[in-house]
Amino acid sequence: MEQLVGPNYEPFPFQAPPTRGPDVRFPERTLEAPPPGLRGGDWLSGSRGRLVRSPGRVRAKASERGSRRGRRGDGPPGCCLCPEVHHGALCPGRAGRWLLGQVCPFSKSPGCAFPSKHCVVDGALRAWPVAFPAAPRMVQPGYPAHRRIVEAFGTEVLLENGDINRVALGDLIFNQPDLRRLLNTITHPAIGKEMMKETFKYFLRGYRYVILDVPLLFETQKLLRFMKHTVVVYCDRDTQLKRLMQRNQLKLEEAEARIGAQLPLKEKVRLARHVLDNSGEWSVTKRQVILLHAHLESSLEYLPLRLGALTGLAGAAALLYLLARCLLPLP
Ligand SMILES: CC(C)(COP(=O)(O)OP(=O)(O)OC[C@H]1O[C@@H](n2cnc3c(N)ncnc32)[C@H](O)[C@@H]1O)[C@@H](O)C(=O)NCCC(=O)NCCS
Ligand SMILES: Nc1ncnc2c1ncn2[C@@H]1O[C@H](COP(=O)(O)OP(=O)(O)OP(=O)(O)O)[C@@H](O)[C@H]1O
Repeated sequence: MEQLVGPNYEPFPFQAPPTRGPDVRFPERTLEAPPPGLRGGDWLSGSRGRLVRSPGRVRAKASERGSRRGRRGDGPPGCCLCPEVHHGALCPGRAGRWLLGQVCPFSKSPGCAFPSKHCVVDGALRAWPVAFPAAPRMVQPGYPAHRRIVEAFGTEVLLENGDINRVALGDLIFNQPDLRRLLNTITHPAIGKEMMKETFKYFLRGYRYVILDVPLLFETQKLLRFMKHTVVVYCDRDTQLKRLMQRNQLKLEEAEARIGAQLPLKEKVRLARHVLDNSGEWSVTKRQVILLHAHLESSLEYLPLRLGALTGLAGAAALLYLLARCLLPLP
């Protein structure tokens, strides 16, 4: 296997394991069931609604939990994104939002996998956030980006029901760099804005970090300066090609064109702060995710921003109070 090294690469394992939750040194031991006294539902986050951080802290509303995870406390926890139970298996194609606090983008090449999407953490991680995939939503009918895509590429890139014909648009943009750039100029501002909005919402709700799924993070560099941690999900090229061809039903050339539309993965590995190697079994990836999560959860990097925001808020409130006292007549 290729060696994952680079100037910014921080090898696993990270720091000391957290004092609560699963033992990150032996994650397998805690995957099967929550510890005594904890019910399945307490371990997982939902794709909508509030996310569960840990027992006794932020809990999802019971109604939200029930609607997505099946019966609560029923043996092992359900998948974080659907009511089924996955023991390290895949949760195909479902994605939701990620918990937030400090921004931590994931970048990966096509087919390398964004672990949350597949519930790598199924029940082992209590605070693992859920990815926020802004892109597919932003190109749905009714959104400005959809209208601009039709203006730029014509109605040939539409299906009968008005949705974007992904195959047709993909054929165009992955074979013609100019058209790809055109599409990027249409979609990226809208996607970026939506991501920032979501991030801010979670910041206000007190989450410690946010994970953004940004395929072109290093290529565009636009978001990099806001990011404290960058994570690349890696897999070797053969596996990547195989998975992508299988998932999208692509021919070899088509898959290669998609991979070629981004920076080489080795280059991304060099630029990233953390690397998750997903070349092998899910269980191996899962272990890495748990370690990374433990590292981020125990970090205090979110504090300065949080304290700054609180100080600003307190200052503004004091100013308002003083103004009100000066301007309003005393009783
Ligand atoms: C171009 C579209 C129709 C292709 O759809 P399709 O189902 O064939 O492929 P899929 O979405 O699974 O993407 C395959 C791979 O290509 C990558 N990719 C998608 N768009 C781009 C792009 N503009 N540049 C480089 N890579 C891209 C994806 O990250 C993914 O890894 C679709 O990706 C799309 O609607 N893109 C526009 C939204 C967008 O800009 N997405 C985010 C890229 S940053
Ligand atoms: N460790 C793994 N073991 C088996 N299959 C995997 C593994 N990781 C990913 N896959 C499969 O590879 C395919 C690509 O994964 P996924 O869709 O998560 O990639 P991605 O990089 O998020 O995709 P995108 O191209 O949309 O950016 C999926 O079909 C997934 O099931």
